[in-house]
Amino acid sequence: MAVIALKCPDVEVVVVDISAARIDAWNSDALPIYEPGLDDVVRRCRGRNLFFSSDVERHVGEADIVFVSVNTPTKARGLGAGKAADLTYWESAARMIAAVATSDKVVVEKSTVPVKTAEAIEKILDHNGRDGVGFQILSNPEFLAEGTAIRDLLAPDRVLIGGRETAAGRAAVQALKDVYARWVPEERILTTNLWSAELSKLAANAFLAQRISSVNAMSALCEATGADVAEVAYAVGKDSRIGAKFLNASVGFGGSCFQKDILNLVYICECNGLPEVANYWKQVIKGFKFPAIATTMCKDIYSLTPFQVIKINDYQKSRFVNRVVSSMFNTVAGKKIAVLGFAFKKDTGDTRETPAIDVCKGLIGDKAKVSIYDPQVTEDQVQRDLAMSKFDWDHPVHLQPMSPTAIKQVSVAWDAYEAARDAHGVCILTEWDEFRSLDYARIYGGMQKPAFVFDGRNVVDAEKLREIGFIVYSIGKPLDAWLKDMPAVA
Ligand SMILES: NC(=O)C1=CN([C@@H]2O[C@H](COP(=O)(O)OP(=O)(O)OC[C@H]3O[C@@H](n4cnc5c(N)ncnc54)[C@H](O)[C@@H]3O)[C@@H](O)[C@H]2O)C=CC1
Ligand SMILES: O=C(O)[C@H]1O[C@H](OP(=O)(O)OP(=O)(O)OC[C@H]2O[C@@H](n3ccc(=O)[nH]c3=O)[C@H](O)[C@@H]2O)[C@H](O)[C@@H](O)[C@@H]1O
Repeated sequence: MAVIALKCPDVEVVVVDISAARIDAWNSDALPIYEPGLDDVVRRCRGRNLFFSSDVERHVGEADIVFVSVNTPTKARGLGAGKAADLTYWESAARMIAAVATSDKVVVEKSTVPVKTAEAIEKILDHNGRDGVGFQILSNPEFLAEGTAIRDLLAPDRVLIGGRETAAGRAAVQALKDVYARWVPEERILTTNLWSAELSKLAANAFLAQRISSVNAMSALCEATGADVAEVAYAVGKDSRIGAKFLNASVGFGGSCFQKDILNLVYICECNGLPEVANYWKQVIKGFKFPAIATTMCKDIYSLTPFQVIKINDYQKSRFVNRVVSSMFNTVAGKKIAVLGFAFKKDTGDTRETPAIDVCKGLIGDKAKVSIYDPQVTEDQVQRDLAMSKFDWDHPVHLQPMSPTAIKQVSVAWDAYEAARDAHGVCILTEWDEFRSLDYARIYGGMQKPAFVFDGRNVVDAEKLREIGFIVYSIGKPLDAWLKDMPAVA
């Protein structure tokens, strides 16, 4: 919305939220999220044509176009629990729009929603709206990634707008297209029917997550064979049909969207009587059955039972924890482990579904003392994340469970050096640029020996660190002799 305000000075944009605390933060100098370039855009537009308010009804009532970007969590209970999208917030937003609208409105689905949601929303609007007030619903899914949001919004690969194939539907699509056309080249603005637009968003996230799970699955095989996953990914990505982007092996993907959107896709497939399609997508996150032909080899390497169901993304995280524990003589009890990076990726303070949560829980489960440093994540956030139940995070802040009791085995440090002091091992879980250029000799000097670095993001120069004296584990890279004899059994 801030970028629309920046690019369309004649359009008045008002952002409303039921969380008054969030609106207060948007109106302050400390914005509620960290995103490179966002402060500048907000500073330039706020008070000019960009406003933040908790008077939801008034501003929705006055608007011509309403973008609905509320959260769409995974249902925690009831029908479809653990898979289906919970449309509670969407439904209440739609009911509120119907109640306050006194003039025709274009309602834009900006949240990621299950395909066919527009049909349900139309029904709510049409059955609850005032006589004579018309609604057009559009699907305009968002493709930005956190950490690069402003860049992605200023120069998107594409903008996608789906609408009804009627005269009124086409007019609404054109009205929204005119907004984006102020800065996005015409050929990048795609218009489709409603269902294609809704489904394309889930499909795009499923394809992206699948790339990471594929390269992460390869990383395990690289470690077992002496291949280097970076070399494999480079060679594979050079094929222009495959492409080079999004092939970085990691400790696992995190973030608020991939998991929930694929679970949602799986549920939609099941509801449409397509269990084979559901199972196909499940493998990216949920279950992965090793094909019979590969079982013997996998069994030898990882002692897997044939057809054992493995969650590929979860597998990657537990594989990492197991590496840490098995390298340290099979126990981390009472040992200090430094965790560098807690956010789900660099350049964001967002920790939703970050792989660091599962890795830290795994280490704590083995009784390690964990000292965490992340340049953008507070101690309060770390403690909340480690104590929260699955899916609770994806609800408005003021509706989340109250602050839990702090986990004593976890502390938060001011910088990487403090986190690593007296530690037995350092785990790098987010690819923050500053972790590439730390003074590792200084870190080594202050650590217990043997000193380990477990690089979950492949950001350090492993050879240089080995010269200093570290034992280094890098995802999907040829293993140190020390690690070779200690396979990480998931
Ligand atoms: N975070 C991201 O980078 C992307 C998110 N999305 C999608 O956008 C949607 C929102 O995601 P986030 O912004 O990350 O979630 P969020 O949880 O940070 O923000 C949602 C906001 O909606 C507010 N809200 C809930 N119900 C409301 C109502 N009835 N009226 C007014 N405000 C209400 C909440 O208080 C909260 O501040 C999700 O569907 C997500 O899948 C899509 C692409 C990128
Ligand atoms: O629907 C959404 O919310 C968004 O989800 C993702 O964006 P985001 O989750 O913000 O960030 P990504 O850059 O996709 O990273 C997701 C996770 O995958 C990991 N990742 C990414 C790329 C890679 O090569 N390897 C890898 O492990 C990241 O570290 C991170 O943990 C998509 O990239 C966006 O297009 C989409 O709009």
